[in-house]
Amino acid sequence: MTRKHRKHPYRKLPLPSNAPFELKPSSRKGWGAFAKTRISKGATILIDKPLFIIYKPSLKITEEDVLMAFLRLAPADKETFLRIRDNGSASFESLLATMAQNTFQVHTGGSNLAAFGMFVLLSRFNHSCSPNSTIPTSVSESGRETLAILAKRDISAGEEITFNYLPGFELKSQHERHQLLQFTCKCEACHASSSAQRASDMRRTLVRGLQYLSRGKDLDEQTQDSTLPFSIDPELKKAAEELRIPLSSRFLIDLLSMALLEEEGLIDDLIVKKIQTVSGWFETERNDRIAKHAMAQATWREKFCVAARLYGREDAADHDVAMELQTMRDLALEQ
Ligand SMILES: C[S@@+](CC[C@H](N)C(=O)[O-])C[C@H]1O[C@@H](n2cnc3c(N)ncnc32)[C@H](O)[C@@H]1O
Repeated sequence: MTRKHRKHPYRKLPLPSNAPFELKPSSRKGWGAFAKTRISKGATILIDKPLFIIYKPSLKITEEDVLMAFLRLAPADKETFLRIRDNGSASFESLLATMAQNTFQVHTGGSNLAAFGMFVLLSRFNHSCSPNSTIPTSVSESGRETLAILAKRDISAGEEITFNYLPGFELKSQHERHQLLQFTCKCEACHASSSAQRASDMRRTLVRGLQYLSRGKDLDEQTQDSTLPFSIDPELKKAAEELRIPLSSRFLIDLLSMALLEEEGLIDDLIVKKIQTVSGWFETERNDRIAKHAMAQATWREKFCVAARLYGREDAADHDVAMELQTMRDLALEQ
């Protein structure tokens, strides 16, 4: 560690006493947060409160709004704010730029008011397209303005801790992701050789297509017109959009997605729970047995290979499952 790094203002940022991470320079990404010890999957990494909140849509926040919020801070919080650097290097050129780079949307007291909090510690974590931590979410016990991140998988001591800055964009290609991020991502997933990168883009595009079949809509929650990023038979596309894909196909589609997502390091508990639920829907006894046997396998690829025996098989629950999914979709649309 150089003298410059030892004296860096981030060294004085107040970390929680039990923080399982430290702040350090991160190769080609300014500074970042690194695990000090092994962090188990599901463990809380950080619960962070905002220094201040500005109750406005982000595009309407002005330099003066940030100045007023800054002036109202206690002296120690003012010092903390002034320690933040633009990607670990120089001071930000304006208060507004500091706000823009260190803010997260928060939900306040059941109101629909747009509100943005200035989170000094959460904003020290870098982005990854294969993150090992969850995106920051409200912690209800300690107030909805408080955000927390948890380990998505076991994290080794020394490993950089990252989350996804733009939720829901993992299934886009590297080019699309970089355009949305507005910086050239240097995460491990994007740093791979060009052939590995092409394979990764292909897997992510394939999962996006498979998810379209399973959910009947794309990442933006819309049905696609003819400009699909993957080729789908029009009849099949219509069946997907009407949620009429038979249960055995639905199960195989989800398992294949999981096998591909596993390769990309993108499995999370939510999708695991979803497929566990789907596996319990079979009513035809033989199908149910195959689904259970598939789910008992160790890897998602093995689960898919066993479940392949369900290919083309009808199930007694097909009609009811389609009805139930359509009702759930209609209820969600009404809200
Ligand atoms: C909120 S800051 C993250 C912490 C920052 N690295 C620091 O030193 O304070 C966001 C900025 O970090 C950099 N950054 C974050 N993730 C990155 C990544 N995966 N690749 C390259 N730069 C990244 C970008 O410059 C981005 O605008």
